[in-house]
Amino acid sequence: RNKREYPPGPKPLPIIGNLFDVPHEASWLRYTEWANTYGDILSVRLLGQVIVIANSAKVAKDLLEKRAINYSDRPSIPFYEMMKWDWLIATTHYSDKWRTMRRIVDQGLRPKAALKYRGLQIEKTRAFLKRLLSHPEGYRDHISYLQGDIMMSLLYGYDVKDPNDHNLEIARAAVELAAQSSLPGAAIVNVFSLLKYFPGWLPGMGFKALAQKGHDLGKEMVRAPFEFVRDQMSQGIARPSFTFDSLQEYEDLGSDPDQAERVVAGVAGSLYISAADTTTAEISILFLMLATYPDVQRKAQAEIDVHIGRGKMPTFEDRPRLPYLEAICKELLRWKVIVPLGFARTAMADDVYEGYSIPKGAIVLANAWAILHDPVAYSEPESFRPERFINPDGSVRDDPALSSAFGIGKRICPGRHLVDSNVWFVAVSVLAVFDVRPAKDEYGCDIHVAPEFTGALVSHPTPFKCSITLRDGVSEKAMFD
Ligand code: HEM
Repeated sequence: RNKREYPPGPKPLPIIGNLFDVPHEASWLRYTEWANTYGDILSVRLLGQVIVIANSAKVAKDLLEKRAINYSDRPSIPFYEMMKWDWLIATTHYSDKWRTMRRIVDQGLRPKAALKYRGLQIEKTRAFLKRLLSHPEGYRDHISYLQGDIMMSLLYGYDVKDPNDHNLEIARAAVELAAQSSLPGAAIVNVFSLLKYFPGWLPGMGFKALAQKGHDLGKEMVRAPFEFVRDQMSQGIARPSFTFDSLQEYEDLGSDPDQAERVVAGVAGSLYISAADTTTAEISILFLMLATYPDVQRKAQAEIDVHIGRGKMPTFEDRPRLPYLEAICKELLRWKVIVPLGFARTAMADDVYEGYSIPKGAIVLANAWAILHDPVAYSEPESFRPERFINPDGSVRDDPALSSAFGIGKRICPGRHLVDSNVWFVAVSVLAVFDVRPAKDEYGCDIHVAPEFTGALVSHPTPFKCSITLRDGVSEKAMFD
């Protein structure tokens, strides 16, 4: 094959290709930089693997949406195969199995179905506010607990009792392990897949023990909360939940009577894995923004005071009256894209795009960071400016490119409607009752918050201190009533 047929990119070395050109962390920033030299579609090679990067909304759409039939598969990830997480939708090959899983998920999380989860979102978010009030310094733990609490309730009708709850602990450990598996220790087997056949006692084979741990954790996190629902159902006291509703609806999945249960249990576990870490990252970014953009905070609070009233607790009915807050939520998605390269796709057959060859098996990444930081579409893309989403008449500007934060085409994130209502409700609630500011040092001066991010699959802000206090004119009573 003539190498020059592939989309342009930095010159690869023999065998290792561009191994030294592509950074281990935050590679999306390098790909975005390279777009200036190579254009909206570029490619790199890593140990013989061709990786194609779509740096503009047009290229990403042309490939992943218009040619979805060729680009909806995921690459095999040896570490996940070793963990036997065959219930995880995000890594399932484009197949009938994936279509069945996706049908259940899309049905359970469609915007209309998501409406019925509002009650629990309100209840859990208000409990979160109380935890913030009593222990503001632990805000990061409270954010992560809130997401675990919401997802356990939504998926299983299960109320988390405390931060040491068994189901929550197991799920948290599984999520951490899933994140860890994109780091170098586990990634070695993803690069040299034959290593999985080497004995575990050899140096550098630590990933084998990690994969076994992942297998056990995954099995337990799928099993335990599902058993809870089965048990509640047999007693006739199960609460409506994603699992309960799906079991009722999909009793007939295949001829094997246990089939429906297995699929639904796996799908629910899958949703937990995909939801908790991502939404936690998004809400942490909200706090980062509030601590670093005091003017945005003041403007949003002024809007809330006028349309809801100072000291009153917001509800979902208030949403249409708060365009500035709506713009904040859009800008949060754009400003620090938390899954900057989406989840990898793979070409199922040889293809030609704009004269370039994309070979079967090539990995294709949509660089949502580059799309949402294009300085032509978003002036000063590094600045947090909700105003960019406000029309001159004060209404909120729709921006179709924004959905690239959730991926493109058939495998677009099915949780996006839930994220939308979750993040909005947390944002309006926090802004209504708290002031979030940088923490003070021993001399009473603001401790500078320097936004930094982790560089793995899901990009989180690194820990920073902030002060969270009740706003003037807001009483604790309003929050507890
Ligand atoms: C701010 C929060 C979130 C962000 C930014 C996000 C982003 C993404 C992205 C970029 C993808 C890859 C899509 C693609 O390949 O084109 C994805 C897939 C997925 N997301 Fe999310 N997500 C978030 C929250 C959630 C939530 C709350 C859920 C579940 C309730 C969820 C469930 C999933 C699932 C199941 C997939 C795999 C879909 C498939 O492969 O068919 N996500 N998400």
